[in-house]
Amino acid sequence: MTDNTPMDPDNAKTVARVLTEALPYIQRFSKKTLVIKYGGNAMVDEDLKRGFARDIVLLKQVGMNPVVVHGGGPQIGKLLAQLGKETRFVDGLRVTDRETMDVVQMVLGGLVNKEIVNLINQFGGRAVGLTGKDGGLIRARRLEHRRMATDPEASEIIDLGHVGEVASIDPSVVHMLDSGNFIPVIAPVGVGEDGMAYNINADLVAGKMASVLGAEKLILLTNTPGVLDGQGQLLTGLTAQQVDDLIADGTIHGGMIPKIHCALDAVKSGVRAAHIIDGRVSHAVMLELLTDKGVGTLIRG
Ligand SMILES: Nc1ncnc2c1ncn2[C@@H]1O[C@H](COP(=O)(O)OP(=O)(O)O)[C@@H](O)[C@H]1O
Ligand SMILES: CC(=O)N[C@@H](CCC(=O)OP(=O)(O)O)C(=O)O
Repeated sequence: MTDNTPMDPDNAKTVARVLTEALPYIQRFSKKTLVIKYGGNAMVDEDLKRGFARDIVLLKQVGMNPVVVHGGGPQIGKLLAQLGKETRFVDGLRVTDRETMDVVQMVLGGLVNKEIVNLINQFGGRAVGLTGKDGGLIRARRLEHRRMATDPEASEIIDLGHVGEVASIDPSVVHMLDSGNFIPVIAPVGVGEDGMAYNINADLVAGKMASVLGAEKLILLTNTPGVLDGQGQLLTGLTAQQVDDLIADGTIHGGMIPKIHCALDAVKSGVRAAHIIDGRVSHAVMLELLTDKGVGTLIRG
């Protein structure tokens, strides 16, 4: 409904400035592919989720090609706990036995994927949910995870069960959806040569997806203001060497390790920029893309 009460002149100036500020960004990113990873930790409340969905619809409406890859780690953890099943992480990756894999598929491919699809559609977008099985989108292989010890000779390969890495991506189904003006929403489940389902960290899927699609940007929404240093201060820009040092001294750990690796791999393979931003900030995607206020940590090629 239109509000006909006159706007305070200062407020009107701010609104006009913000709207015009968006123009060069809309022009720059028009027709460009933007891979946006929506982490489970950033899906904290209903308002935030609605704000996210609305931002995605807006980007599509002004001519960009958003591709959403989502996580759902905490949501998987919640159902596993309800089922009385323990879960364990190694370097940010969930150890996934057969039963856990079933739960991963139910939560990622079902609950979380359809919730995002539904929200986007409620705001007038046309989202279609996919797992890596649909249209042969994500081919996975079993991940051989090497846990590094201080002494490199002592590093060991750890069996994480049904945890996969991306072997290849066939983006045909994503291109088809884009051309029909649909918004792809992708759950990070891949299928192996053996026909088995693999649980892939969503950051890794988002990074590879951005590379294969030749995306302009990769945006990773999480639950911190970005990458923080040892004192908790935001690091606004990072190079590959700095990342190595921060991992070696333990400043970057846990779930931030796959995130930062996928951001680095994406920029090395041609994605113009990767951003790690705070998904708990309302409309974080829109603020990052359409205003002069870059937020979070930028990793550039
Ligand atoms: N240097 C760091 N800066 C910021 N966060 C870090 C850092 N090292 C580890 N983390 C952890 O990484 C988490 C984000 O990864 P993760 O929990 O996997 O989130 P998501 O569900 O968004 O993928 C943060 O909540 C934080 O606990
Ligand atoms: C292998 C592995 O750890 N897979 C993740 C997949 C979901 C995910 O990545 O979710 P977030 O982005 O919310 O962390 C998991 O089981 O939690």
